[in-house]
Amino acid sequence: MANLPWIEKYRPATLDELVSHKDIIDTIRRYISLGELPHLLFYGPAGTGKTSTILALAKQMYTPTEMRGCVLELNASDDRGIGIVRDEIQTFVSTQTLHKKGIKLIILDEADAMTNDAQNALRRIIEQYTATARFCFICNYLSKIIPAVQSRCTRFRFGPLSNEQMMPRLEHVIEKEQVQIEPEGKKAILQLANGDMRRALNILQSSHMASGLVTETSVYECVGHPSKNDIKTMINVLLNENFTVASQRLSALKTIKGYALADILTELHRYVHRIDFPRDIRIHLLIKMADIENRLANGATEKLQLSALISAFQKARQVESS
Ligand SMILES: Nc1ncnc2c1ncn2[C@@H]1O[C@H](COP(=O)(O)OP(=O)(O)OP(=O)(O)O)[C@@H](O)[C@H]1O
Repeated sequence: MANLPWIEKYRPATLDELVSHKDIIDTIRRYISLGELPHLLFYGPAGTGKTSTILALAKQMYTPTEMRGCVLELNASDDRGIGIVRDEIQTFVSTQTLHKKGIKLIILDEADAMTNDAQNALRRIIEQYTATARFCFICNYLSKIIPAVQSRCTRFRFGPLSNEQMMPRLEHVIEKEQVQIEPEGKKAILQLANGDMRRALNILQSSHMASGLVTETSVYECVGHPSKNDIKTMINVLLNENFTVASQRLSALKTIKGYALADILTELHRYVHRIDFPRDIRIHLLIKMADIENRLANGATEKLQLSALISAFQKARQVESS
C-alpha cells in the first residue's frame, strides 16, 4: 500500500466513500437492495468517480472469490475491436460459473475507444444474455457510444466535482499522509484540478514529494502552470508594449519557465473576462484566443501562435485608440 500512487491508495472502496453525485449513488444503492440492476452507462469528464463507483458497486455485490468468476473488467489497454467481443466477452457471459448466486458484471471502461463494429456486435449479446449478465459502459464522450447501446442502458452523467466536494477528500488525504500544506496551496490544487479528483490527488502527491511545505508557488511550479504573478506580467506586456518588445519578453518568460501556451491561454482567458474592456474588444480577443487554442490543439507550432496572440492584443489596442 505504501508505494501505491495516492489515487489508487485512496480510491473509494465503498459507495459511502465517494464524494458527490449523491443522487446517482442513492439510485445505485436502490438497485442493489432491490436486486434489479439495469445495464449502466456512466459518462462524464475524467477523474469524477465513474470507475470507482462501479468497482465499489461490484465489491458490494460480490465476495472477493465471486468477483474473480463474475466480474470481467476491460479497459483501454485491452483490444477494443470486434475480436474482444466475439472471444472474451461472448465466452465470459456464456460460461457457467460455480457461483450460481447471481448475474455476471461486465465493465467496459473507456468504452468510447471501442470500434463501432465492436459496439454493434455487443447489441445482440446484451439482449441475448440479459437474464444472466449486466453491462456497465464507462466513457468520457457519450457521442462516441452508438445510439443502439445507449438505448439499452440507464445513463448517468458524472459532472465535474465542485471545490466544496473535493476539499474534504483532499484534506482527508493530507491528514493521512501528514502533508505540510498552506491554505493557499490547497486552493491552488483545487483550481488547477478543475473538478478532476484524480488530478487533485496527483498534484498533491507530486508537490509533497517535490518540497517539504506545499505552498501556492510550489504547486504552480510543480505542474509547470503559469503563476499568477507571471500572468500579471504577461497581461501588462500585452497591453502596454509594442510587438517586438512583447514578443521578446513573452518568448523569454515562456522559455525560462517552460510554460505551455495552452496553459497561458487558459489563465489569460480569466483575465480578459475580469479586465474592463469595451464589448467589441473583448469579443475580438475571445474569438482570436479561441482560434489560437483550437490551432494549438490541432498541432500548430507554439512560436507562431504566440505571435498570433500578441497580434490579437495589438489589434485590440489599435481599435481602442481609434
Ligand atoms: N467522487 C469521488 N470521490 C472520491 N474520490 C474520487 C472521486 N472521483 C475520483 N476520485 C479519486 O480519483 C481517482 C480516479 O477516479 P476514477 O478512476 O473513478 O475516475 P473516472 O471518472 O473513472 O475517470 P476516467 O474517465 O479518467 O477513467 C480515484 O482513485 C479516487 O482516488
